[in-house]
Amino acid sequence: MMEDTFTPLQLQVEGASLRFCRYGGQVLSWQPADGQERLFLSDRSLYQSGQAIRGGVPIIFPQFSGRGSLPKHGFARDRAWALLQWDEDSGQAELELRESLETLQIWPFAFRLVLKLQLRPQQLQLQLTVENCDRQPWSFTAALHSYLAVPDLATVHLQGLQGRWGTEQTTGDRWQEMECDRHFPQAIDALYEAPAQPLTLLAPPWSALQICQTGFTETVIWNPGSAGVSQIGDLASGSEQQFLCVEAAVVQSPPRLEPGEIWQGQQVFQVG
Ligand SMILES: O=P(O)(O)OC[C@H]1O[C@H](O)[C@H](O)[C@@H](O)[C@@H]1O
Repeated sequence: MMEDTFTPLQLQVEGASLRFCRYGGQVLSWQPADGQERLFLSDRSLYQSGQAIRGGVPIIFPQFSGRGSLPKHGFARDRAWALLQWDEDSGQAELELRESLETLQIWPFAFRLVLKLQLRPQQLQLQLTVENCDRQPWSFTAALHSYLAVPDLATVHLQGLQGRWGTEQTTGDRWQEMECDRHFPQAIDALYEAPAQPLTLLAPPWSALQICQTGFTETVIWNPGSAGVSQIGDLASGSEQQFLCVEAAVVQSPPRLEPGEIWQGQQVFQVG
């Protein structure tokens, strides 16, 4: 069979499994060894060129959200990436995206992105490397826009944000997080300074999920709420109860890379 860029490819390690595809360099599914799916993937995703896949882990580059003149969230999430390495049984894969005639038309810089996936029985590591392959410096913003599946958002708590400064992206309001146990009774689109310690997602009856990040300086917490979902064509009504996006992001101080320089950021999920 001809491999299409949407064809899911798999990694398997001691009962854990992961599916990803070359389109968007996107992880679509992650089940640690307990077999519980930990990523949300919308059943309304279109799987069409030029459209982002809704769910899993979209890669946001070179522009986060509408913070610039590019299409929302840049272009990495709706391009075909190349497969550099795929070793199904060692749990490792590497995908690459480079500039193309199309990207140069809207963002005139040569670049190389490498996404490295490492699956372990209880853990998933995602590492993004950004390299400036141009003869001039450039800056970027980026994120690993992880859609974490939850059994019911109403019972979810997120721990580890206490003391961090947050900015509500829709209003620009800033506050210092006082709660050690954050609940999500309504829509949220908040950019937090990255916590020094891991975040813990408690979503009973599933076991706790620890979330760490390095390199990325912010964590974005996003859920559109029921009114927001009704505006998003590729999310079914009610699906806002089934996920919480916890995104490792670099937004407020865009890294500037000189020719040949690289930047790296990582997000790690650990069960139990
Ligand atoms: O609908 P999308 O283009 O995928 O964006 C989904 C969301 O991504 C991020 O979390 C942003 O902070 C939100 O403002 C945005 O709505």
